[in-house]
Amino acid sequence: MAAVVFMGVAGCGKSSVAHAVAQPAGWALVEGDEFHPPANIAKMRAGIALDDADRSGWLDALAAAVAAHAAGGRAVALTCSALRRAYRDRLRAALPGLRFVFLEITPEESLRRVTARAGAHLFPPSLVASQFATLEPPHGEPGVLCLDATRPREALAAAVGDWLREAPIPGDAR
Ligand SMILES: Nc1ncnc2c1ncn2[C@@H]1O[C@H](COP(=O)(O)OP(=O)(O)OP(=O)(O)O)[C@@H](O)[C@H]1O
Ligand SMILES: O=C(O)[C@H](O)[C@@H](O)[C@H](O)[C@H](O)CO
Repeated sequence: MAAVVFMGVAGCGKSSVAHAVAQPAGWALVEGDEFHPPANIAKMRAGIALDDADRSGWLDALAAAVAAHAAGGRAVALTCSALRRAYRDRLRAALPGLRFVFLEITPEESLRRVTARAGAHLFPPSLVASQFATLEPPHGEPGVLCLDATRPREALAAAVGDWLREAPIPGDAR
């Protein structure tokens, strides 16, 4: 069963593209932002970037949620920034065969998108720079597809579908 993380900085389109993949295919969708503890949300709303300790329990909760769907035999998409290699490896350790779709975006485009939705969202534009400072791009890691996040959402979802069909066996991911 496929388990795919849609990763990248704030505003890269994790939720949009994960939904476009998961909804028509009947996959479960785990929205990472819904698993942040209140303290993390308060921090972000206050304009303070999360650190490793803040993200630690959150990553474990996400792994547990994905594992529960997978144990039930259901394919699952997870939206999670997964900015650092250590965060991805933590998820991989809990979920063998896990794959990642990295939605690549420039700081300028991320800031544009996050500013456009500011007020309606917990994540403030002032934190966009910290996302790029923390980001360790997953280029070269196994089981990762890197996509230009400025392509249309449906084109991105189609590219993910093609990739999954080409490498359908968890553990055999590229
Ligand atoms: N491929 C795309 N082309 C143009 N705009 C997009 C695209 N994908 C997402 N957007 C827009 O960018 C904004 C952020 O999208 P989305 O919420 O999916 O990103 P996200 O990575 O899940 O963000 P966050 O993690 O910060 O919640 C939304 O306004 C969305 O409509
Ligand atoms: O690791 C992080 O810093 C957080 O997960 C952020 O990326 C936000 O939650 C998200 O992107 C905004 O909604």
